[in-house]
Amino acid sequence: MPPERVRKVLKVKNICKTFNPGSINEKCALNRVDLFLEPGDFVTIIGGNGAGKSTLLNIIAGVFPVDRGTIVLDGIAVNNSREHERAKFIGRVFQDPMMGTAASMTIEENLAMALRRGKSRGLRWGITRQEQDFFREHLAQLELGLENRLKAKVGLLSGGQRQALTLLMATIVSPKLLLLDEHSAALDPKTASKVLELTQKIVNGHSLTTLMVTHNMRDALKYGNRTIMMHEGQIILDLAGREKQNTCVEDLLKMFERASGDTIDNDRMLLA
Ligand SMILES: Nc1ncnc2c1ncn2[C@@H]1O[C@H](COP(=O)(O)OP(=O)(O)OP(=O)(O)O)[C@@H](O)[C@H]1O
Repeated sequence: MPPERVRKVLKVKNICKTFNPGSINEKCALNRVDLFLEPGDFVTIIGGNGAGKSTLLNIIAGVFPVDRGTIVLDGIAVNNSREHERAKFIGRVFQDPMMGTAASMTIEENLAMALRRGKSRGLRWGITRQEQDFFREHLAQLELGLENRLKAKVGLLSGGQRQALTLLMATIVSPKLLLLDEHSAALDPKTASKVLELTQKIVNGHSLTTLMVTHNMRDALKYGNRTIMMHEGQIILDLAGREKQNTCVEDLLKMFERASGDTIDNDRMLLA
């Protein structure tokens, strides 16, 4: 199939977003950004502080309206749909392990909420035996022993366990698009790498179309089939397939300097 005929899960076209326009704090966070994702694309996003990475995810999720441009999700223009409407189709995991789960609820209640996202049947109907078996099966894949702790309050879990659970909740009903915003950045290195391995297993296992922001260049190259680099609100590099596989961190740094005319002033981005 010629490339232009391949169905796109996400089409972000000519997007502009300026915060606080006309004020002293005016900031152009996204400047004519185009991004097209095919089904199953796992795209890592890298860039220095303030490059526009989170803003890109936020405008896709509907947190802020855009000033210009269009966002089409699975063939449907979503510019005018609100964040909660888009949440029926978009799974999100944030940096903070405290977000995305309800601490005072049990593991099974959190998963039941995720399973019923966008449906009218709430928790008041209780959780069936069948659902519990389904949850145990999915939790076992995390290899954290959580399948034996369905009745444990989520507030008792460690940051890594909580982030793994959030990941499971975001994907238990396959979303059309999964957005991961530095979801392993707040964890210790060993736990972070476990969460990233899990991410890869879940994303590949369900062929989920995914955008993952990371500050770690090595992780950006290791995971996914495509890496984009942002700088001052624009996508300045887009590596895919063999080109990505053959790129190392040093190459990426040189590419960044060539494309941006800038040097990297961000230590976190160099973490590898
Ligand atoms: N809600 C907001 N109101 C005002 N300015 C904002 C808002 N969100 C982001 N910005 C600004 O837009 C620019 C891009 O921010 P963004 O958070 O997208 O960058 P980022 O690439 O995710 O950076 P970081 O890696 O530091 O998280 C920054 O200058 C930021 O201060």
